[in-house]
Amino acid sequence: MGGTFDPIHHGHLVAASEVQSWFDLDEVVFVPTGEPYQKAEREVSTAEHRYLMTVIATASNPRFTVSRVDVDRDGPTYTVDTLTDLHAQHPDADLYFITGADALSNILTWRDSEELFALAEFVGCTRPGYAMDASTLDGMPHDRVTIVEIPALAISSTDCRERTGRGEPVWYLVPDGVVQYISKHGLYARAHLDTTTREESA
Ligand SMILES: Nc1ncnc2c1ncn2[C@@H]1O[C@H](COP(=O)(O)OP(=O)(O)OP(=O)(O)O)[C@@H](O)[C@H]1O
Ligand SMILES: O=C(O)c1ccc[n+]([C@@H]2O[C@H](COP(=O)([O-])O)[C@@H](O)[C@H]2O)c1
Repeated sequence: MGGTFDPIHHGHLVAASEVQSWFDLDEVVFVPTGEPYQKAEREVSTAEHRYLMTVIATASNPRFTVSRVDVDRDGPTYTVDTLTDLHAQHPDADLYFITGADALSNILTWRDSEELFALAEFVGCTRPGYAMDASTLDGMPHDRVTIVEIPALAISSTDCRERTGRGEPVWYLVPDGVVQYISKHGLYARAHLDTTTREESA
């Protein structure tokens, strides 16, 4: 499962757990992005902070691991590189790439999108606020994409950052260790101010 994970939240973890169970996967590898170029218009926490929060959030699940392939690669993060690197590390594994409905609907804009479906099967998880129907899959090879309905959790990293910036709690939206990590490192203290500034100047 690739993501910016700024911060990782229970929506990510439930999606990963459901897909692991649905396909009886041996392992779910969380891959924090190095440089999420499609989020370049906003400030993103350092890759090390996002990587460490992902490690903390996944530590208790024996089937969850975290990969540094995207964090350690220079330049913008492209999933074609992620999957190529993971394939090199696990040459005998069948790879599944887990996404939410919003990310899935953008896949045809991703670099070398025509190659992606040969490298992995894509799993699109339902997500509150993002409709997904047969037309979402237009242009994708239908035998390489599966939609999985997961328990709806209307949680986003954006909302977690903005709540923290306003001094509101994120307990139970993110794992306890991630709440403590955010507090210890003072992450997102300005997130609300940044949003307000953007809205005012729009
Ligand atoms: N609540 C959720 N339910 C299902 N899938 C989710 C949920 N939140 C995120 N995802 C999926 O997890 C992957 C990584 O998401 P990402 O790290 O960008 O989180 P986000 O909450 O969408 O972040 P942001 O609000 O900063 O854009 C994406 O494929 C996204 O669609
Ligand atoms: O390959 C691309 O061009 C591409 C463009 C945008 C997003 N992605 C990947 O999609 C995953 C979710 O990204 P995001 O930005 O929604 O956190 C993550 O693994 C990204 O690297 C990949």
